[in-house]
Amino acid sequence: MQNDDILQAVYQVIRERKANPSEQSYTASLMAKGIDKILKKLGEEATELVVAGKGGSRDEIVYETADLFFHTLVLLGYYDIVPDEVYAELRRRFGISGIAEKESREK
Ligand SMILES: N=c1c2ncn([C@@H]3O[C@H](COP(=O)(O)OP(=O)(O)OP(=O)(O)O)[C@@H](O)[C@H]3O)c2ncn1[C@@H]1O[C@H](COP(=O)(O)O)[C@@H](O)[C@H]1O
Repeated sequence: MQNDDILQAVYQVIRERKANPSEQSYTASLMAKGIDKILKKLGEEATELVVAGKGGSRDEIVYETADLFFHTLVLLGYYDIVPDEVYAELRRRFGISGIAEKESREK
């Protein structure tokens, strides 16, 4: 499985939990609490990554990044935004910066 495939796979589970909520599902319970709770969790996870990034171990940084990725996917799922839209935006920027770097090298 490629790296972006795992994001895609987790995203599909998030969409499935949103469509068919079950009591045991963390994702479903978070979705059910609404956008303010999702944003609060996202803020907390971002802060936890900031704390890990300031002196935490490599493992802690990896763990907190995974939490942040997951909660970011929940936000996207809430708004039915597919990860491909984010990838497309990154590809667009990569193309633009590639051209900018080429131009600056040619000067
Ligand atoms: N990747 C994740 C994932 N990352 C983090 N988390 C949960 O996110 C929560 C964040 O940690 P916290 O300590 O802040 O959580 P908490 O104190 O329980 O949360 P609050 O009470 O503050 O809301 C934990 O409960 C984690 O279990 C995740 N929950 C689910 N997934 C994926 O989503 C799939 C579906 O999970 P369910 O929706 O639970 O079926 C799983 O198979 C995983 O692939």
